[in-house]
Amino acid sequence: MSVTPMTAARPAAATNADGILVVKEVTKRFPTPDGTVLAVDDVSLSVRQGEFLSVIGPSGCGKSTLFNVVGGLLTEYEGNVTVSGERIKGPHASVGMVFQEESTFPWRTVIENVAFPLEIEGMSKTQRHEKARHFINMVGLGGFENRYPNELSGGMRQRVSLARTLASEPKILLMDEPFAALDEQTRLLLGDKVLQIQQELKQTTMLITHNITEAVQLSDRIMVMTYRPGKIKRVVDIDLPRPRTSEVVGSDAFGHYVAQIWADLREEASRGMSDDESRARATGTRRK
Ligand SMILES: Nc1ncnc2c1ncn2[C@@H]1O[C@H](COP(=O)(O)OP(=O)(O)OP(=O)(O)O)[C@@H](O)[C@H]1O
Repeated sequence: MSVTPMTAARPAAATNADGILVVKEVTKRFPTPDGTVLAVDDVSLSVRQGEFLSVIGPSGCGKSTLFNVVGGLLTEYEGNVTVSGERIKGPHASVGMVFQEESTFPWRTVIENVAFPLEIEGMSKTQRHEKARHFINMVGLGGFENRYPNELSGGMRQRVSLARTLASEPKILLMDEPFAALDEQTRLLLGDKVLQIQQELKQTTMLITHNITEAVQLSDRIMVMTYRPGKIKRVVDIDLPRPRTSEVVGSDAFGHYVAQIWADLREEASRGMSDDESRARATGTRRK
């Protein structure tokens, strides 16, 4: 397949004047018995309307902390997060979240799961089921409306969660490693589904991941974070043509992006690993 040439990675900045989601100078510290942990350090980024931005970084770099701040689950932080100019001070209808962990309601059928946010809004049963069916079809689960989550595979259950979040029509779709528990093939194929949905809805999305393939497959831009404290190390524009499918994974340009991002991540992940080893040694010494 033909691909446009790669653009150079830009150094640590991910802001645009025209962002719908704007994260400005966000710092998050956690007090612990061993002192304060600086989890996220002065991170600024903005996501344009319809853009797919991924945040990638090694374990412990503060990705989930950033996810929780943007989603309004952590409210004590320095800096500012706004969606369409409105400050995020807690869980907010404009930000729809999809989590790594299973989050379907086991006692509700697929359609009742997906229609749940619409039920909370007070929509009539006929209307909410009609709308839920639309999103169920969009994630490729047409025909499974009356099944219960325990009758579905893990990948299907994650699609139910995605449909439920999309049904509430959030301005920002925020996903934290939604396919981390799935095998690589299912993950790539679900990536295709996400690409199709992105094409159809032009949904503004921020994905938190540590999977390079997934990030390159799906994103318009990737923000690479440093190992503790989590700062922006680099921002890479992914100039692969859209509409995309998982076939893009076999292209030369894809391989170049993966290599480029791995070079950055490797450095950070190695720092993380040495840090873990020295902490384990220190703990071992104290125990002797
Ligand atoms: N509630 C908390 N109290 C104290 N420290 C915390 C808390 N939450 C996170 N941290 C610390 O902040 C740092 C960043 O954690 P975070 O979970 O955001 O990283 P992550 O990049 O999502 O890691 P992973 O990929 O392993 O989930 C880590 O050092 C973690 O131990």
